[in-house]
Amino acid sequence: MTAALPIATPRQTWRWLCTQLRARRLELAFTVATGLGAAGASVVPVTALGFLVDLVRDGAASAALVPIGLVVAAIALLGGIAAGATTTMVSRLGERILAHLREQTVGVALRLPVTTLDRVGRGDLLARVGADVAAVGAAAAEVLPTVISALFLALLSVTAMFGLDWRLGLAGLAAMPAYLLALRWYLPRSAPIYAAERAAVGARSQLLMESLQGVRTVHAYRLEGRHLHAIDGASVRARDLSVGVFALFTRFVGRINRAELLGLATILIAGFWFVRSGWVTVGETAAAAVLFHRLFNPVSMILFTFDEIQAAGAGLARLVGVGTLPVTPPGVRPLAAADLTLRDVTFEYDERVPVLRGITLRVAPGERVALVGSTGAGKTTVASIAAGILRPLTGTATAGGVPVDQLAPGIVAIVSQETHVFAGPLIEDLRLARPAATAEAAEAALARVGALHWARALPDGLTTVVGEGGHPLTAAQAQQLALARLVLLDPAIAILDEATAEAGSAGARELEESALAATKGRTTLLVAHRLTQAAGADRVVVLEHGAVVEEGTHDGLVAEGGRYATLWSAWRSRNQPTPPDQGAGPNYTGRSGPNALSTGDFL
Ligand SMILES: Nc1ncnc2c1ncn2[C@@H]1O[C@H](COP(=O)(O)OP(=O)(O)OP(=O)(O)O)[C@@H](O)[C@H]1O
Repeated sequence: MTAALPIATPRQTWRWLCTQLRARRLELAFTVATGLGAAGASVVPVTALGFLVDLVRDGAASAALVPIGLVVAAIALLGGIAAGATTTMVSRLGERILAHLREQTVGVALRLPVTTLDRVGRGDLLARVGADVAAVGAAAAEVLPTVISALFLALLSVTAMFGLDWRLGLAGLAAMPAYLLALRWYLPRSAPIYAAERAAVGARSQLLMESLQGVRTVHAYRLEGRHLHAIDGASVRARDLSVGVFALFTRFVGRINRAELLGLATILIAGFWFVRSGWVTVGETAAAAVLFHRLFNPVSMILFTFDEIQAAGAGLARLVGVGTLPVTPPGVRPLAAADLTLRDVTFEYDERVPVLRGITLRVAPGERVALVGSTGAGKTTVASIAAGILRPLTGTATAGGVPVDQLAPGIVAIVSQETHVFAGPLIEDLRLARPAATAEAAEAALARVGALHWARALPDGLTTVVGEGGHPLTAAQAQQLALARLVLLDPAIAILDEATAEAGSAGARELEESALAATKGRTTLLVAHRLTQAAGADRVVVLEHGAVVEEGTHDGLVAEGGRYATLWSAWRSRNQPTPPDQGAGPNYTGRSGPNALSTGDFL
């Protein structure tokens, strides 16, 4: 069961937006100035029109009209330039703020503790940095410039109407209640339906993601039908909500049209009466009517883009919401001594289901300790806590007395079961561990783990593009690549939780040698998936049901005849020498795992 990612409240979203605008106040002031200039320039011709009507009505010579025409043309030209500048400025401002938001969201996502990510689900997060950023981006690039220009135009048009005559201004405002009523009807209905639509899209992404990630399991258990049914259901919900949004919007348009009719009719009827009473001229009334008619476009623009603004607002709240999640601050403390100690560590993924119960273990500097135990005993959890990826519920995980999650990067590194091959040249994949590493250093690291021969044999050698869409690597090769990264990073403490079983028996033996070479001289905690790994370690710790049940050297524990001795004899009888296989394992193009987000370096 996953909890939802938080959504920022309107107040939090506004505060965030205001902070962003304050940080760019010069740009904002310039944008407002050009916007007002453009709106003013487009109001002038209309008021000049009223003046022309009165001049013609009073029988002025046609030569008297020419200077007015020239002034109007010049102002229109300036207005055009100002309008273009405003559009560019607004969209640039919007894009910059959005770029900042995207970086902030991805930054937070990458620093989220693994447990948080597991809890909230990756699909929703992807929907936020994908669909929501797209919705906010479209609003910033297209809707926002239009709306800002429309707002300025509406403001200056109303001011100009009052400037012609306050009674005409008031007549124009008669439509205001109708507009407000339309908005009052629309907004409370649209906000939840837009939020529900975005949530439905997020839920559909989550389902698609889960089905694609677990595609092997889906095939294995023939769950295709059930998954398709669930995805169908989520798609239908998203579609129905989209149709509902459209139906609501159509009804809203009808209400806006009524408000426009009411406003124009009021100006014309009241204007007729005002002219007869001698309060205003025909020209002024004509100008007021044209000004009001010209408001149709900007007001409609503002109201009709409300849906997009609301969608963008909902998206913005979802993106800002990600920023409210607590992230793991990067550690900075140096290492005093390379010993690794877990003291009285307890842990649970789900409340009330204890996974680790008071684990205490110490790995001395340079010592190699193997963790063994049956499936689900808690080995990977111990390794993750030792690497600082998971935080103990109670108890401590320290290295040289410093909590492991407070150590500077590069001191503790973990090679996990789910090594990721990032798309790109193989050498760049290696350099993730040490970006400044020379080609020679990278080759030396590959040689140390016994991977140089196959890396050189790739179509383009070390520059071969590997990972998603690139040259496929076997599981064993991906693991060796991770071990070579470990060598390149050169951490004092190494945690190994590799999936040697995936590599076939010969491949597994080769990987064991690679791991031995990579961890030589380092304090090493090794999750032994094959007991030969334990046999080669300095010490063995046996874990069962989240507790340490035995501890000692391989020979000592075998001689004791306890739990480890039973595991060892069972392992021996299952793993009599077999003819060497190719050790190729399944094709491996990289799986995403929790390894993107860690305190200890994940290799
Ligand atoms: N992300 C998770 N969410 C909930 N429960 C989990 C999670 N990861 C592991 N567990 C549970 O915690 C317990 C210990 O798991 P862990 O992976 O640490 O065991 P393990 O000894 O490494 O097993 P294996 O040898 O199969 O890898 C298991 O019962 C497992 O189902």
